[in-house]
Amino acid sequence: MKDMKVAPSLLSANFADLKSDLEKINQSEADWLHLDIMDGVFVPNISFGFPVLKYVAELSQKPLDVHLMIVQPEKFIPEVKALGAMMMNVHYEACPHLHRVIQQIKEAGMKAGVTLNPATPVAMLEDIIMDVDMVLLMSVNPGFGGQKFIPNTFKKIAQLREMITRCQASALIEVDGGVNVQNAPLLKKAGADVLVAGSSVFRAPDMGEAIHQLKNAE
Ligand SMILES: O=C(CO)[C@@H](O)[C@H](O)COP(=O)(O)O
Ligand SMILES: [Fe+2]
Repeated sequence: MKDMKVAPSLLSANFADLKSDLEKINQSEADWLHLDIMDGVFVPNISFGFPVLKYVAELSQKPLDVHLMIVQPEKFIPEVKALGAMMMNVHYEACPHLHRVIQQIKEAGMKAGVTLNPATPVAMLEDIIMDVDMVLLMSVNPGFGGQKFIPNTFKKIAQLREMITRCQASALIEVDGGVNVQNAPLLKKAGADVLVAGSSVFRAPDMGEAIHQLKNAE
């Protein structure tokens, strides 16, 4: 079986003691660190911004997987690049000129991901799948951690895997929202490559063990 990547989502960390949580992530088997940026417009919540993330980026030893839940995300390509981000994910629903935004992210030297809300069909990616490094499927409505996984995501993973295979594309499939040790084996079986996990990691009694279990989901 292929290796499952795990990206803990900092949104569920203890913001009063971010340094200690980041050290635990650094010492864990986590592959990436997932950073959720919200603007209170595209989603009904505000998380953290670039002044905070500057310090997070300095402390993190994991590649940064940045998930922008904001309108006009292309305006912040330089800021995301300045963090040293490995991957910049923008929402399909926030980008009327998605092809241009994907090119701009790549020109800035980052990998480019496109994110779909739960109600957006996978078929909308037919004409961009060859250009993206990753598709991030939201398995909850974006804006908050700790929500319940939407089971329709399994069907979307399978549809996306079929599209990637048919088009001979190389995009990774990342799943974000309500991911835990119970559904991780099913997500892997359905075709996911990367699991984002917030509350199931940061609220676990042993963060390192929770990450280990997600990575080894069978
Ligand atoms: O993008 C988001 C939420 O909008 C996520 O990355 C959450 O942070 C995942 O948290 P859990 O659902 O795993 O608690
Ligand atoms: Fe996210």
